[in-house]
Amino acid sequence: MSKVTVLGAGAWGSTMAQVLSDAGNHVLVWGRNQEIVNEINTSHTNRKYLDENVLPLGLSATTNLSEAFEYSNIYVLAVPAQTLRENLKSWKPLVDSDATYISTLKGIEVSTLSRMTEIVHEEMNTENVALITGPNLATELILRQPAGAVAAAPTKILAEKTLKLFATPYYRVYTSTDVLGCELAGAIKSVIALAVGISIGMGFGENTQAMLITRGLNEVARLCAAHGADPLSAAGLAGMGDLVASCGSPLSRNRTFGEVLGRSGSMAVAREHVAKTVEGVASSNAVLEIAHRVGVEVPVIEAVADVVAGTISPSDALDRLMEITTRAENFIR
Ligand SMILES: NC(=O)c1ccc[n+]([C@@H]2O[C@H](COP(=O)([O-])OP(=O)(O)OC[C@H]3O[C@@H](n4cnc5c(N)ncnc54)[C@H](O)[C@@H]3O)[C@@H](O)[C@H]2O)c1
Ligand SMILES: O=P(O)(O)OC[C@H](O)CO
Repeated sequence: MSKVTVLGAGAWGSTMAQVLSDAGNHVLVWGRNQEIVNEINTSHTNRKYLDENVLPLGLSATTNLSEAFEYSNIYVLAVPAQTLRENLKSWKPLVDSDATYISTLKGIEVSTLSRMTEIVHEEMNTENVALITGPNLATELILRQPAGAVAAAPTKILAEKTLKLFATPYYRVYTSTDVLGCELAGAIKSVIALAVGISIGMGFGENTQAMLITRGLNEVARLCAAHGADPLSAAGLAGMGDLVASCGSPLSRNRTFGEVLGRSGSMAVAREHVAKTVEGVASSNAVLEIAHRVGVEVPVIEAVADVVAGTISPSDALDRLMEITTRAENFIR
């Protein structure tokens, strides 16, 4: 049993806090919104993000950063990817120098093309950084529906420590030392879920979705291989698992955003409809640039990045994808 601080009181921070609490840890959640923090402490709910679900009664929350960082030296990060660096900079004077950081984020920083664990390395000057990722929709996991995840860390010891922190009878956590592959897979699936959503919004069915998911998986594997990560991470929970969950579920915010975008053709309408963190929107162009840097073709990701940027319509993007000359269907090329 450990003491753990969860940083972020949105859908995922609150869900991770419940899992950690169910796993026997003492948990304090930090959030910046006083009303939400009060609600967690008094009625044990977070209605804005998690409807009427009742959180564990032992779970408490604070807006006070000093309290949050004094509480423990295990910090679970659950803020949006694009704010992580500025958050870490402002938290740095308060953190324990021996702290362990566990990222739960699925995005790429637009301004630097950094992965989330890279940002923690850079800003906090530590190697003690793990991540937990996989097919985990908050709205299902908060109901304690059975789910699996992968805890990835640079060392087996840290990956095992992360597994032990999170594992519960309903949350099966596997380990990996392929941080790069698992983290890239998590960021890319957000983009592929947008692509699938767009196709649904345009009125297409399962064949189109299956093609996008499978070719998207291929893009994950090729990007992993080109970066020296294990391409087989693409076939695990972080890759295929998360593609299945996010692309297959109307609960995915990325897929839902894509659906509205595909139907309306308007980013503004989609933003209004899904006013929560949609990592694939910010990250699509960053993932594309990462791919271009290593010379990997990623046509599905490129189509999404162009639609999000407004340089091509959803239907022209799909036409473009369908016109690409097909080749042998190798998993990694
Ligand atoms: N929701 C899920 O099902 C799920 C599952 C796995 C991973 N994730 C990942 O978790 C991360 C967070 O997503 P979420 O679902 O909790 O999003 P959310 O929109 O539900 O909540 C985001 C939280 O971050 C806070 N926030 C926004 N800007 C901030 C800032 N500048 N500084 C500090 N806090 C800020 C918000 O107030 C809110 O509490 C994302 O990277 C997402 O990919 C989400
Ligand atoms: O709602 P999404 O699209 O951010 O997906 C949530 C989780 O990442 C699914 O594993």
